[in-house]
Amino acid sequence: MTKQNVVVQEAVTMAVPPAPAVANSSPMFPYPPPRAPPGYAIRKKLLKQLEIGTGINSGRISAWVESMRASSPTHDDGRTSWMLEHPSALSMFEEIAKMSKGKQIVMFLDYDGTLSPIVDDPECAFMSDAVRLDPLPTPTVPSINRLLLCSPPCTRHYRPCLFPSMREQPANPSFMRDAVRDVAKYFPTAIVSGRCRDKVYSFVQLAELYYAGSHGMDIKGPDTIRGPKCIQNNESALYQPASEFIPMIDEVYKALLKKTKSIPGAKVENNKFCLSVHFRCVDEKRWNGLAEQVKSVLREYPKLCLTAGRKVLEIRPTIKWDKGKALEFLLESLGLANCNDVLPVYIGDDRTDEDAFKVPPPPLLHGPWPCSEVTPTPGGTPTIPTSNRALDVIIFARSCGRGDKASASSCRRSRRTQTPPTLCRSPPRQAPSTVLFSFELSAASPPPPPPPSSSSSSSSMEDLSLSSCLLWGLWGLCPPRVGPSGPPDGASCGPRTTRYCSCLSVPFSHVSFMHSLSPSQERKNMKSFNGVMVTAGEGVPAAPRGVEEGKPKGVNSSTKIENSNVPQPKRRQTYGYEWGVKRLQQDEARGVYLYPPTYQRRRKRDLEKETYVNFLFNVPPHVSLHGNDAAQYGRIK
Ligand SMILES: O=P(O)(O)OC[C@H]1O[C@H](O[C@H]2O[C@H](CO)[C@@H](O)[C@H](O)[C@H]2O)[C@H](O)[C@@H](O)[C@@H]1O
Repeated sequence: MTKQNVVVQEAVTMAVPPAPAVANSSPMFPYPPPRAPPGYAIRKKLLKQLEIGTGINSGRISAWVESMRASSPTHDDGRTSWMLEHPSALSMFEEIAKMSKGKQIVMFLDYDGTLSPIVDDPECAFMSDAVRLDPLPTPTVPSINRLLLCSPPCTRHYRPCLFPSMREQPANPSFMRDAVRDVAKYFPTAIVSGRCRDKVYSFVQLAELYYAGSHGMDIKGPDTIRGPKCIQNNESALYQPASEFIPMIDEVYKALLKKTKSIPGAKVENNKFCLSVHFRCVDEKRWNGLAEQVKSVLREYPKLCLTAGRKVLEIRPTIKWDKGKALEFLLESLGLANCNDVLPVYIGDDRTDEDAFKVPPPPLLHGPWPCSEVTPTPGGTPTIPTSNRALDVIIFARSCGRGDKASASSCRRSRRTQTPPTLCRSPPRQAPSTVLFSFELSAASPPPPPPPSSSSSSSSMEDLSLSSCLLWGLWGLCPPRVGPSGPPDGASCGPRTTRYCSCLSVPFSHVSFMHSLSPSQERKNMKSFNGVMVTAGEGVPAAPRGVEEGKPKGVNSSTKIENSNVPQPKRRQTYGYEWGVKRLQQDEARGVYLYPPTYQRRRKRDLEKETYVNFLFNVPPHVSLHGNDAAQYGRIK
């Protein structure tokens, strides 16, 4: 862990409300818990509905409940295909290690569902030892084979082959903690949770981490940090942007306790700057009633708003602060904002984590399977394999830290010579310039392409590094081989080079992640490139064989275009990666087509069938992308 001299510019100490607690706990939780019907596919629609309303008064109760239900689908809903599309970060270990070389990784970890399994009783969400492996179906990517084939499926032992020290690592309650501790030795590491900070600290128990509790509204640095403005009594840095809400939150907490006490299984959790009303152990038939009660209390508090999570409604101040802001703030505080050599990595599983995924440019990592829920096991112990992806990433980061120790420590050394970082109130104006990458790679891909030719010249596509390829996506650039018409200007390849292209056909296996560009990049690219349509179905010229319209599925809301000036379709849908892979399997479709927005203006009638996303290519240099008809569709950046 980098020990930063974090100081407090403006710190506020407030009394912690007496013992943040889960109340109304019914002595017996119904088990198995109420199961939600498959609802993931409707999540987007519900989100849309919820976004229309600005507060509790404008949101329909049934929409809130449905949204919450959709956030908590049962274990099997789409999990297999999700796993297929999101193999372990470790499967790309070498590539990613290469990309992160010389960069300062900063780890951000969500708690519930990421480091801990989802359980009925929020008081018992201890750090996970359930490192259960999932049988990944037919991996075809060589590195995945290498990593996973020797892993017995569904074992409680960690996969044994990559790191000798982990060979046959037995299930161990502190395994996740050890892994996090180890990562924190090398990289600044923060836990970002909806929980009360004290509570999450009591679960994690690692003093060397940063903790951002209450959805980032309560940030504290490690106990060891010192600085001129640190709070005298504990010498810790503290930032609480919503401190004036504590009395109100406390009042609402009491009101909610009263209102909900007659509803069996209902629990209200005081997270200091926000509250959670738990539905998990409430009979689903009573969910609407409970939500009504919540709403009736909140009517009196227009300064509070409601969000839906995993079988939980969360009440928080309407201030513009969330996990994304906390991430930006921490980077700033660490003196790592606006640094090209910083690689923030965020792992989270819930909707509130999407705020962090949206920070431009997004720190990246997909979390573990986002929606798995309690899986009853024959022995009656609920175990949830949510954490294996998180652990993969942690292990990856740890290995990067070990492997690249020299560079990490030199990075730390150079940071020590800089102006001491400040834990200050204002969030950074500009996001750090981060190389984005994804840990996802479809296992259900076409056969791996041949290895790159060793005779490639330095100006050729083959010589571009993976990160350069990623930058094509990031900068909206096209590779030099853009099909029959080719780039009209014949410009040389590489990041920041203007390219001309119309649409690209990208093999599914290599479209690794879709996300928004940062506002500054968007501004820069606005006129010529802002968002790419992944289109499918009728009306699309030369649509890839087998590609049809699919149902939106499994796509993180970070796929939405933010701040876009591109006219948006009335009904915006996202066709997920999951859909793509499905079609790939069924119809041997070769990929998706990515279109610049100019295409949108041409084919208005197709708008409803098209999806607008920005994207990040994860295209190995030796994979050719095909574009067509540059003149027709205009210039991309
Ligand atoms: O941001 P997070 O760290 O993910 O916290 C979000 C909420 O997590 C907790 O609730 C969730 O986990 C519980 C324990 O597994 C589970 O019973 C509940 O249904 C989930 O919603 C926590 O209790 C909440 O206060 C957090 O807001």
